[in-house]
Amino acid sequence: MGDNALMSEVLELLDVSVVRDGRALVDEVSWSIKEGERWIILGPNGAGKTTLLNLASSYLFPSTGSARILGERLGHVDVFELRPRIGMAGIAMADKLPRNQTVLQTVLTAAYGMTAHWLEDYEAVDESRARAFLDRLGMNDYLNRKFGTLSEGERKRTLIARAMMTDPELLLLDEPAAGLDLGGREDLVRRLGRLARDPLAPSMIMVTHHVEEIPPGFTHVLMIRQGRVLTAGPVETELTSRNLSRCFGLPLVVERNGARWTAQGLPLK
Ligand SMILES: Nc1ncnc2c1ncn2[C@@H]1O[C@H](COP(=O)(O)OP(=O)(O)OP(=O)(O)O)[C@@H](O)[C@H]1O
Repeated sequence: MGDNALMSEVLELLDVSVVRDGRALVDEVSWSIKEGERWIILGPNGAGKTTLLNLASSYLFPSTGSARILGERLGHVDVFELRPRIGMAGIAMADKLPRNQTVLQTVLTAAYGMTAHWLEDYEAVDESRARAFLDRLGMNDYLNRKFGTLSEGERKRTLIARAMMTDPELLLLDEPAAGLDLGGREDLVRRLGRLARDPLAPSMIMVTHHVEEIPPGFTHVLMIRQGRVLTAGPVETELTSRNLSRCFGLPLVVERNGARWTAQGLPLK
């Protein structure tokens, strides 16, 4: 059986630990994602959420255990062939992008696996794709704006368009709504909800601190605390007051409102 035989598994972590300075940042995590699933990772600060995304993007290797991404086992595959199949939109990427490049250039360079170097001969088809992704994310009026002059919300929407450019099979979103105002958050959640419900869109994993940011159409949730998975499964069954309270370490009440979620702490006695 070749590595590609397991293609319907988008991600499979088996007893994965990542150890730094004698401490497990993620601790014996087993987690499997199938094609078409849209996952939320929830957990408090320092829980290991970004470490999980870094594993899923092949930028980090397990210290022990095994990780398979898009059918390929980490350590047995050339990561430079694997990485273009994975789109990553996170603030760490924003720091690598030139501030004086336009929004359109910032998205277009992704098609060539680059962060900078504007070439004169980008193909028209790539430019029209970049424009279409920016349009879907409401960035039409900003195509010629310098990336470095964008607000946080505009920058995040640009990074998502950029991550879509390579037509990834797996899209990773690291706190896409963090720092946005109410309108910006709601606008982004709606756009991500539309993407999540698009059957042609890639499998997705989104890290967030807030259940209010879970876009409609996300199907599964993983909760992590101190490097250990508390629960992983369908949103309907796992996103409960009990699980969320255990995850964040205080009594919380989760409510579902249509396709959206809210959570609040119980008042102090
Ligand atoms: N290279 C490293 N060496 C040592 N410790 C690290 C390293 N990278 C991360 N950590 C620690 O590992 C833990 C998990 O980090 P991670 O960034 O995955 O958490 P997180 O859940 O994404 O947190 P946040 O919500 O604050 O972004 C944290 O305590 C962090 O300080």
